[in-house]
Formats: sequence, structure tokens, C-alpha cells
Amino acid sequence: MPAPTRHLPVLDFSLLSSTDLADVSRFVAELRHAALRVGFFYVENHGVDERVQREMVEQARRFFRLSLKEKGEIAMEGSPHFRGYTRIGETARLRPRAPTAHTRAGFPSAPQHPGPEPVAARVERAQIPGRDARVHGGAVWRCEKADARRHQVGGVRGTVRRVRLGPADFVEYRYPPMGDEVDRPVDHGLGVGPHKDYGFLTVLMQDDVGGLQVQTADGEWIVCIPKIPSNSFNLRHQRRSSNTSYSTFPQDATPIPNTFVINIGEAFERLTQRCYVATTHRVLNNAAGRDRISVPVFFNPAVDARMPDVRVPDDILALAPARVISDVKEHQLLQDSIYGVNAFKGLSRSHVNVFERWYVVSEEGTVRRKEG
Ligand SMILES: O=C(O)CCC(=O)C(=O)O
Ligand SMILES: [Fe+2]
Repeated sequence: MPAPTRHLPVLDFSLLSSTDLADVSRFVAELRHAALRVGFFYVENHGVDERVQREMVEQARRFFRLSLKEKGEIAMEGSPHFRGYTRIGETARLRPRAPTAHTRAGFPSAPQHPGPEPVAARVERAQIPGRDARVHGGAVWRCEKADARRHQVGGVRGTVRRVRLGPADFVEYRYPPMGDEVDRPVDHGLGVGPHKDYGFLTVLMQDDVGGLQVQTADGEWIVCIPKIPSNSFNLRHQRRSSNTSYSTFPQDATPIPNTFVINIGEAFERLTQRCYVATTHRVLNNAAGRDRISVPVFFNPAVDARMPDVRVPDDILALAPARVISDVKEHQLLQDSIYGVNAFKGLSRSHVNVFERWYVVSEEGTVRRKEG
């Protein structure tokens, strides 16, 4: 098995639309390599207008600048489905030493469940000053383009299609810098601690501040410099790297303008019998003195979807990494075949206050909604 790579690959998404099949095959081969060996990669030439991306980040900034009172009106605590605003330090305040304690504010704004759920509906309809609904629509990555080609990526063609998808889960995050006087990060400096995403695929847009880090299969939190041979950005890094070790680099999925960062999640890992491993990642509060804004879109199975048992071809299984070291504990990983059961457990761990407000655990250990 080849050694795990220390570069985050950059994939040219436009190859997928090429009329030359060799381009398409190249893209698929690179995608397979990126998903198998790194679990994290950038895409460029994705077709989403830069103006829309800028507007999206601006919109998130505008949202986070609203008063705590305004944001509090759509606080997550009001939603049994873990939708809505979480303020800076909420998890840190509740469990300062817990690994889930971190310093960021978040606003998951897509409704998770169909049907009448008053708070989710309120969040969806909320009249947020300066918010332009068209930007939301435009910024969702054009996945259907990839889907239309239906290429076999590592022997799981058709498999993902057997799992019913939920609505894309759209979140805006703000990470204050270390030393922020008002929103002081917890001392360990984690904007969000080591974790794997729960679902299939995460497509992340980030501003230019940086702080996202990736853990390699050998357990190191390393330098993930993008590998773009023809790009001047990377040439700068390469020159600096000529006689230094990787670890002297900033250990970030360094922002590259006009790219998205993509990673696979635990649902994909489970579905492929851990052949494609969801990569552990974290975000550090930065020392740059500026807020960082990120906008991940999570593509997940529907909450009530059952993950099928899929036979992964032997030649693909043979490519699976023999051993992956991760800061995420095994027992926190997808154990249940119903996707939503796992997602619920994860959300309950991260948002203890929301869980305690809406749910009780019976003596036998079952969880149910509180009455009234
Ligand atoms: O903000 C980021 O860069 C990553 C966020 C993240 O990993 C998550 O919310 O799952
Ligand atoms: Fe994540």
C-alpha cells in the first residue's frame, strides 16, 4: 500500500464536463486517489460564480454581526432538531474540559426534517436583515453535474443512490481569533475539535483566514499544503519547502481562492466497509486577528434512511488502508444502520444544552422527547 500522502490534492472539476473521455477518466482516477488516500481535497473550476461566493461570506458576516438578542430569537436551544444559532463559547461554557468544547458560532439554517416543526420553520422564514435568499440557492454546489455522469468511483457506483438523501445541510460558522477581547476562545484554541463529519460528503467554502487542519492516517496533524504544480501560489510554498520538513509549514488546509474543500463523511465510510475512510479534521482559532468565516454544505442521508450492506469488490477492498490512527474514538463512529440515530447521538454530544432542553433519558437508557 502506498504511504499516506501529505498533500491535499486539487481536482479540476471542469474535466468532468470535457468531451474528451480521457479527461473524464483522469478526473475519476484523481478523485478515487484523493478519496482513498487523503479523504480531503480541493476542487477548482467548479462553476460557482466568485461573486456569489463573496456575497455568501459577506452575508454570513452580516448575520454574525447582528445583536445577540436578534440571533437569540432563532437560537438552537429552541429547536428539538438542532437547527438554529449557537453562540460563541456555548459548548465551552457547558463542558469546558470536554473534547467537544470549542469556540465558534454557528448557524445551521436548512431544515433537517420535513413536516411541521415550528422552530425549523421559523428559522427558514426568518427575516434576517441583509439576507438574500437567492445567494443560498446559488451557492449550493452543482452536484447534479457530477451525478449525471454516473461514473464508477471505486466500485461503489449506484450504492450511494440506494441511500435516500436528506436535504443539504447548510451551515455558516464564525471562528473568532485567539485574543479576541469579546469572544475569547478556550485556551486550547480549538474552533472545533477533532471529528469526522457524519454524512456522505461535505463541500466547504472558506474565507482567506485559514485554520482547518487534517489528520493523516498515521495520526499526525500535519501540513496539508495543496499540490498544484502549475499554480504560482504553490510554487511559492515549494520554494520555501526545498530544505525544510513538512512540519515547518502552517498545518492547514490553506485557503485557495475560488476553490471548495471536500471531504467524505462517516456514512460513506460505513457504506464502503471502511475502504474510504472519513478523515479526521479540526479547526484552530487563528492568530491572524480576524474572524474566520466558513460555509460548509453537508450532503447526508435522510435521517430515517437505513444504510444498506453493500458488497464492495475485492479489488477495491484491497486498497483499503490497513490502519488509520484518529483522535476520534471508535465508539463515537457510525454504529447504527439508521443514519439519523447516529447523527442524533453526535448532535446530542455537541449540543448538550439543546439535548437537555428537549429530551430525557429513561432509566432503561432510551431517549424520548420531553412532554409539553
Ligand atoms: O469550518 C470549517 O472549516 C470546518 C467545519 C467542520 O469541520 C464541521 O463543521 O464539520
Ligand atoms: Fe467537519
